[in-house]
Amino acid sequence: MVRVYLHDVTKVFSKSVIALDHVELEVKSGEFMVVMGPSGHGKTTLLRITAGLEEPTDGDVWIGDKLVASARKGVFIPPKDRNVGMVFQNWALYPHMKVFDNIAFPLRIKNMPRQEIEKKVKEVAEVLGIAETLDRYPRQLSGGQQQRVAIARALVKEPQVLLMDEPFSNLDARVRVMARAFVKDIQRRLGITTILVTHDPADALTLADRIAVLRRGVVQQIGLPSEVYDKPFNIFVANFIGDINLIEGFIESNGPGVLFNGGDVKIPLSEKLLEALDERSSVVLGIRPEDIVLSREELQVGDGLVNVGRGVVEISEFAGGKFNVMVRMSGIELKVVSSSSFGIGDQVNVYFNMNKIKLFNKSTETLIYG
Ligand SMILES: Nc1ncnc2c1ncn2[C@@H]1O[C@H](COP(=O)(O)OP(=O)(O)OP(=O)(O)O)[C@@H](O)[C@H]1O
Repeated sequence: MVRVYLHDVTKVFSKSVIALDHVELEVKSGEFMVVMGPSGHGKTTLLRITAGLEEPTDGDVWIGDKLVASARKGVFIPPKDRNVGMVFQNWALYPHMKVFDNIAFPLRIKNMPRQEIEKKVKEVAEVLGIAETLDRYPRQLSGGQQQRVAIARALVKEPQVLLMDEPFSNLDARVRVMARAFVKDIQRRLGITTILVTHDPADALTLADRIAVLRRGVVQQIGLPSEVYDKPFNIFVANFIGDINLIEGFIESNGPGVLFNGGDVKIPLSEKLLEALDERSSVVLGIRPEDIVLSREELQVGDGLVNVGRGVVEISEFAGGKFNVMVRMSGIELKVVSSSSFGIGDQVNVYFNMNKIKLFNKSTETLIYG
């Protein structure tokens, strides 16, 4: 297997559209990299540049030890010579061709002998569990099966790199979960270097060895899923990778803590943390819904739990095994994921898990603690 390396890659479509801005991304050999970001922030462009469907305006693209694109050096290796398989967002199956012919298509282009094509198509169909569908047309398959055909077509020429553009977006929620598990399993078994792009944090958190987050063509952070979730580089990443409550406040060192809402709510901070912060500096505190505990009674605190005040339950929805609760505390609305249910109007104690809070600098929005 090979590594993929995008070095200082920029793609300018027009003066106002810089799709990729000095992107530095190394995908290690055999690694599953998930690139995530909102719609229109450069994900597809990154894949197309890697595949050779688009030329970078600047920077270099390496696949293994081969330089496949470099604007400055005038290098551009076309897609067919890059040994890359691509699964498109809409799967792009040929409706008038049977599954066998859809999968065989890339091999026919290569003029591979008929018998060899048959052997390879059957092999890959077996691996992907669609051997019994080879004689059908795409419209006669379920969404999950169609997706497997698209993956089979990308894998049949035994590429060194697999690129997937939002491969689950056409699947309903239940099939999606299975399709994710399937893709992860295939990627592990084949050990193929993979880049998958998505706007769905669940794809990223469940599939990725590492995640890269793009914002307006700029890489914000590259890290393990747990790093990106627990130590997001900035507010954008924190918000994009999962639900988070963000509360503006300022630091108070006299009886140290973070004051919110003009001082109505005070969250005590350790001395050690305060040393790193400027007195009265403005911060944004981030806490994920699962890191807040609500209780009608007083709890024995410990394990980093701190009582930050009392609140009133405004919404409590059953969400299968847990409850999504909205609580109002001195004018601050907090989203909470709770294991117990509450009634609307219930008065509750609100506890924050201080081991999980994040503090961001209000003006730069970057993480200062967490
Ligand atoms: N061929 C093109 N010509 C001009 N602008 C383009 C072209 N392709 C993409 N863009 C623009 O480049 C930016 C990045 O687009 P890109 O398709 O890479 O985003 P994306 O993150 O994949 O979005 P989505 O999730 O909606 O597919 C967008 O502003 C888009 O409109």
